[in-house]
Amino acid sequence: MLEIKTEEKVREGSIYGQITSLGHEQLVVCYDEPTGLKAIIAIHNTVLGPALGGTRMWNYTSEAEAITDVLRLSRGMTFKAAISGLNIGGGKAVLIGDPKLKNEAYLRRFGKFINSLGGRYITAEDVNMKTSDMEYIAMETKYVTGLPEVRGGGGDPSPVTAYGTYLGMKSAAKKAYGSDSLTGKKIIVQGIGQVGKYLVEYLVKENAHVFITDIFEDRLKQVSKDTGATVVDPNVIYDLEMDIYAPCALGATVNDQTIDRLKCQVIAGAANNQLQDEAVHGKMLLEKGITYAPDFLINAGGLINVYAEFVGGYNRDLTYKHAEKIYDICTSILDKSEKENIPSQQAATEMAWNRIEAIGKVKLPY
Ligand SMILES: NC(=O)C1=CN([C@@H]2O[C@H](COP(=O)(O)OP(=O)(O)OC[C@H]3O[C@@H](n4cnc5c(N)ncnc54)[C@H](O)[C@@H]3O)[C@@H](O)[C@H]2O)C=CC1
Ligand SMILES: O=C(O)CCC(=O)C(=O)O
Repeated sequence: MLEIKTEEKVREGSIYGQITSLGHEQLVVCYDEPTGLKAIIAIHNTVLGPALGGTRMWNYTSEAEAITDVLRLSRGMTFKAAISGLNIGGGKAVLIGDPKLKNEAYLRRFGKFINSLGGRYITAEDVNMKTSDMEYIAMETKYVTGLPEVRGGGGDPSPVTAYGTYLGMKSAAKKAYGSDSLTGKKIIVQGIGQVGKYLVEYLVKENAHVFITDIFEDRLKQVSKDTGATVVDPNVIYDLEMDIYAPCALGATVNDQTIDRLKCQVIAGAANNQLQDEAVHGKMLLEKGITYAPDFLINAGGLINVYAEFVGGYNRDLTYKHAEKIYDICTSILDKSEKENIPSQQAATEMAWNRIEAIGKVKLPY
């Protein structure tokens, strides 16, 4: 019998305590001395299929921080795949260290570790990983997606992620304002990396009043020059008068410290794991009347893209068509949240889990 694990806080201390608190199947710790590779792969749930999810490279301050991140990220992938109607499970990998450590040998060694899992985990891009990195990984394993189109892949998944996030934001705006038009709305995009910069383009095109922030000044200058968006300091963004907050950097920015300060009516962005604690902060947003577009639902475009590549016969138009469904799914989740007076993240998780349970039964042996 499958059981949904909703405990959001990763139990610290024992490894089994941590992986069982969120319902994971497997946690793989990889090390290679010559290249300095330190990788952790988390496989959350494979009821719907092998675990697919990107690799994040980050200079984590501790091993515990990296483990918590990979556990939370991989769990989100399970729900993302399920709610998007994909036949894959949830997994994710993190590489511990300065992204400058990456080179051909390092990435190929990582590819070998992925290969050793025999297809239980399939990788793709996440923060600080690019299509060119996937090409090195692909030299050692076929369990990799997000390859360039010239190599038969689906290319960078970020534009599709941005498209889905944009549609999810429109759906949330419709719930909050009665219209999905973003024209004239004050929108702050936090993090203008691979996804954020494409999201800004959609918003500017719709004549929203777009503010951008990042920790990289050069990036800010460039995106501001290209799109006309207004640059704001990362430290003041939670206090700004705004309509929509779009977290597109790292997770956990919606927390005890920020919710009280936020003056927006809508939160809709691409970052994974935006709520520091799903149960606590989901409820706080509900009580404050902020419409929250569940992260794993509206940022599923990238997963939809790499899934199409994984299945084979990648077709960009069909992939965008699939990502378009995010608008309607988001609307139905926000309606369910309102009707049942439950946080939207909870409504989305329940919907995703229902599919996993139902298909899990279909897959039982005859
Ligand atoms: N790339 C994709 O297709 C997908 C990405 N995501 C999530 O979306 C988020 C962004 O992903 P990418 O754009 O690919 O990553 P990225 O690494 O290209 O961009 C992240 C940006 O956030 C900035 N940043 C980091 N900390 C910040 C802070 N405290 N304040 C302001 N800016 C900060 C970075 O400088 C960088 O420009 C991540 O949480 C990722 O997991 C989710 C689904 C798919
Ligand atoms: O978009 C990607 O790179 C793959 C999917 C993924 O890792 C994610 O949605 O977080």
